[in-house]
Amino acid sequence: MSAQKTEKKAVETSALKSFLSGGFGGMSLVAAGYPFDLAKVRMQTSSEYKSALECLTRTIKADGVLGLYRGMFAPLAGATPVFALCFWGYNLGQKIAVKFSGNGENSTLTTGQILFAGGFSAVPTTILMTPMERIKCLLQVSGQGGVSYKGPTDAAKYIYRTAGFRGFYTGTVLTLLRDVPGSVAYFGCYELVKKALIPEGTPKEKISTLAIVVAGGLAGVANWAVAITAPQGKYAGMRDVFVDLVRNEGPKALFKGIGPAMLRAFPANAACFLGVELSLRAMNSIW
Ligand SMILES: CC(=O)O[C@H](CC(=O)[O-])C[N+](C)(C)C
Repeated sequence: MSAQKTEKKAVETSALKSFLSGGFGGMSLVAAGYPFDLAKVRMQTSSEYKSALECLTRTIKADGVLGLYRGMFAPLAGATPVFALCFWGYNLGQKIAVKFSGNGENSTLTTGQILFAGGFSAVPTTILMTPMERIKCLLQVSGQGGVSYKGPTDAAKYIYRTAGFRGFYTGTVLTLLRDVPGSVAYFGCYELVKKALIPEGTPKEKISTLAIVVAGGLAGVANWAVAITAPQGKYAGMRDVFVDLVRNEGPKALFKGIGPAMLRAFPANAACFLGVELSLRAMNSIW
C-alpha cells in the first residue's frame, strides 16, 4: 500500500461528484447546525434564556425534538446549493492550481495549492450567497422603523424596484472579504488536520469517521475565527461599516455574534464534511 494514497491528489474527484457531495454536505450542515441557529435567534430576541443549552432543552420540552427544526426549510433550500457550489469551486480551484503549476493531474497537492483552492471556492459561492444574504438582512430589520416586507419575494421585489439588479450585489466585497480568508482557513484546516490524524498509507475509503468529524469541526471553527461578520445592507460601503461600528460600539462590535457562531461551527461543519465524504464514497462505489 503506498503512502501516496493518503495525500490529496489533484483531479481525483469529478466536478459533478464534488457538486453533489457538497450539496449533501450542506444538508447535513443544516440538520446539525439549525438548532443552534434557532437558539441564537431566540436568545437575541428574548432575555428569558440564560444559555443556549437552556434554550435548547426548554424548546424540546415545549415542542419536542421537531421543535428544534421549526423554520428549517429556507436555510436548507439556501445551504444546499451554496455548499454544492462551494465544494465544486474547491475542486475547480485545485484543478486550476495544478494546471498552473505544470505538474501532472496525478500529482499531490501542495499546502499552497490547497489554500489557493480554498480561497477560490468563495468566488462562485459569493455569486449565489450575496443576494441571499441581502434578502435575509432586509427581512431581519423588517418593520424596525423602516420598510416592512411580507417575505423573501417581497424583499427581493423591493431591492429590484429601488436599486435594480445591482442592488442584489450590494455587499459583494464584504462577503468576499469574509469568505475568501474564511474558506482558506476552512479547507486548509480540514486537509491539514485530517492528514495529521490519519496514519500514513491509509486508503481514502478507510479514513476514520472520527478523523473526518474532528477535522471538519475544527475547519468550521477556523472559518469563523477569521470570518468576522459585518452587518450588510445598512451601509453604503465597506468603509462605512467599520467606521460606524468602531465609532459607536467600539472594536468589540466587530466580533459580535462570534460566540453563538462558534458554538454551532463545530457540530455543523463536522456533519458537513462527514456528509461530503460519505456521499463521495457512496458515489464512488456505484459509479
Ligand atoms: C460563512 C459560511 O458560510 O461559512 C461556511 C461554514 C459555516 O459554518 O456555515 C464555510 N464556507 C464559507 C466555506 C462555506
